[in-house]
Amino acid sequence: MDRNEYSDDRDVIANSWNRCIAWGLDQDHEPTPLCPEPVRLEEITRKYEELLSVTEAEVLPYYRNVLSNSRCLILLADQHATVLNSWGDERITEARLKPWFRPGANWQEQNCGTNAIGTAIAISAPVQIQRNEHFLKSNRSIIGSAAPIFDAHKQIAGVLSVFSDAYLPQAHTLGMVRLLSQSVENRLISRQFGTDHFQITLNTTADNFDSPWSGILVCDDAGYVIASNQRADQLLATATANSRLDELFTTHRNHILGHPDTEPLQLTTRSRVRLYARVRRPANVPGTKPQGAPAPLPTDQPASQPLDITRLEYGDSAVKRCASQSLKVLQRGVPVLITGETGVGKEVLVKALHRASQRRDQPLVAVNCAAIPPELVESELFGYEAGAFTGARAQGSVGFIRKAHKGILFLDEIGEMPLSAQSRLLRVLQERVVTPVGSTESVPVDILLVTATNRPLATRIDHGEFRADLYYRINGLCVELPALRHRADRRQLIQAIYDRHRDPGQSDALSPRVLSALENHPWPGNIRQLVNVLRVAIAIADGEDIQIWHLPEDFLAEFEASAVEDTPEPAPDTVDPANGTQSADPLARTLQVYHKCTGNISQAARELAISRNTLYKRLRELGVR
Ligand SMILES: Nc1ncnc2c1ncn2[C@@H]1O[C@H](COP(=O)(O)OP(=O)(O)OP(=O)(O)O)[C@@H](O)[C@H]1O
Repeated sequence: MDRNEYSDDRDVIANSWNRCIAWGLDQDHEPTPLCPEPVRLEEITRKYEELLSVTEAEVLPYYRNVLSNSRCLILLADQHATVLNSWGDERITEARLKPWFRPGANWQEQNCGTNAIGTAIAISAPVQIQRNEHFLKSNRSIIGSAAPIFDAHKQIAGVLSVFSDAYLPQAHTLGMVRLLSQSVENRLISRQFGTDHFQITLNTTADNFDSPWSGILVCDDAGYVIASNQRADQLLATATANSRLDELFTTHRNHILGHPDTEPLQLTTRSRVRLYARVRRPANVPGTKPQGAPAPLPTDQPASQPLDITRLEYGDSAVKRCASQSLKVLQRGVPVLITGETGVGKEVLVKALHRASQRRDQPLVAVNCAAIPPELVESELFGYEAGAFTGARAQGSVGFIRKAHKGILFLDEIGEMPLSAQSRLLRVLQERVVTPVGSTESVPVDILLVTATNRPLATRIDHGEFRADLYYRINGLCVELPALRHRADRRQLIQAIYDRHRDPGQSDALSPRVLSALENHPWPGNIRQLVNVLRVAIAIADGEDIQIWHLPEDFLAEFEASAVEDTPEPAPDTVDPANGTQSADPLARTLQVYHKCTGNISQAARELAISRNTLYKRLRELGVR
């Protein structure tokens, strides 16, 4: 069996049972979990420190966001099936089985028969084992899904598994555990090789590189693949290890390794499959080529990279103009002030500007002025001398402005900066020196400044809360990012964000009805709210394609509020066109109108002059939905 594909082939179970019989296991056998001595456990934990920390970083956010309402236990085991750690809800197991879900327990097939962890290791592939498929009777109350985590050399580094009660859809659980183990695998590879080697991320589209299902090739500077993930082998339909890039793609290796990391590169494999690649240079030698790296391609590129707006906009001319003008003036040292409602993507724009600027290899220091207590703003921004004030750290602090030296300083919510700090900032901008709190000495700084605000600064100036002279200093160029509801490309943006977050099994396009509801929403929280709504809907849909009723209630309510405001009251003498009468019973009338509108919720709600929420409730009562 191809180890990259999980199999629901029941041969997997039959073969495992045959192995158990060959080992002389008895179905009535009740093994002990074989907990190692505490010392040994400590050793194991130390040995697998990286695997443990990477897994925790990948698993815990997922657990909190998606699984916290489901009863399930996530286990990480080493390549010998010994549990290293577990997260989740122990209540899913019977008391007698609890020790099996704790660090130190061993799930090898030889010890406890057919089971998710042991069998996934035995067959080197993801597997799900249902209750009665367990060889030992004592395990037949368990349902487990497990997927091996492979290291960069395709050896098993560990196994992730999810044990759940019967209420979690099991196909979903297996998909989820595959996704998590793939994410851990990718992160391990990046950690191990990312600093010293080229990393090429491959996918079938140019906007999905961060997906765990991207292929990863780690290359040396001569273009040899020294490590890769399983997905890379799948996408390229070959074992990639030790191949040279020229053997894998029709493009010369120097062109691939010399490609700017801000732009996707289209590649064709030797088997004529078209893929997109993102090429990351070794992090250890920022912006320069490592020793022996391929000769740079002849290029007339300026020192700055082309602005990567592939993720900023999908055809909105206002956003495009904002981004390109900001980059031009920033490169010449002119401060940029970005305005726009909350959540429109001001910080995202700043990150793109930094990546595109000549200072991309220097720090981007982002400070949210509203998030720092007013009394600490000065010391946090300008730094302080050792012992400058009670509670200060003994060694002093350089402060955010000096941390941004040679790079870009982004002051978000600048309007919230206290007046005293405003005067100090003005001096930094005029004299290009910083004087730390408690010091008399000034330190020269070289920063490009970008500021942002979601509230008009003019009002604050009128109220004496913001210095007019500072306003003119920071406002070299003022650009406004449009609200989501005014963006011409919102349909494409919604689709792109959905695509980035969707479950692997979900259709890659939203249905026209859902898309239209999202497109017509007023979005007071802009893109931030859109991302949240989509993530909630994806979680609620639980692997199915998103339908209107998967959208969160508050979204529907907000949508309603705006829809009903715009809707004229229906004429009181409205009659049912089907039979010329209007039913007095609200439920019956709901049904009449719903059928008349051939199930179009928006139209029916408008006609009934009720909110879509109320319409859904009535339809549920009627058993229609
Ligand atoms: N073009 C985009 N594509 C995908 N996601 C985006 C885009 N722009 C913004 N986002 C997402 O929207 C959220 C808000 O973005 P961001 O923090 O940049 O907004 P902001 O305008 O700085 O907000 P605030 O004014 O509240 O600080 C983030 O989660 C970000 O990832």
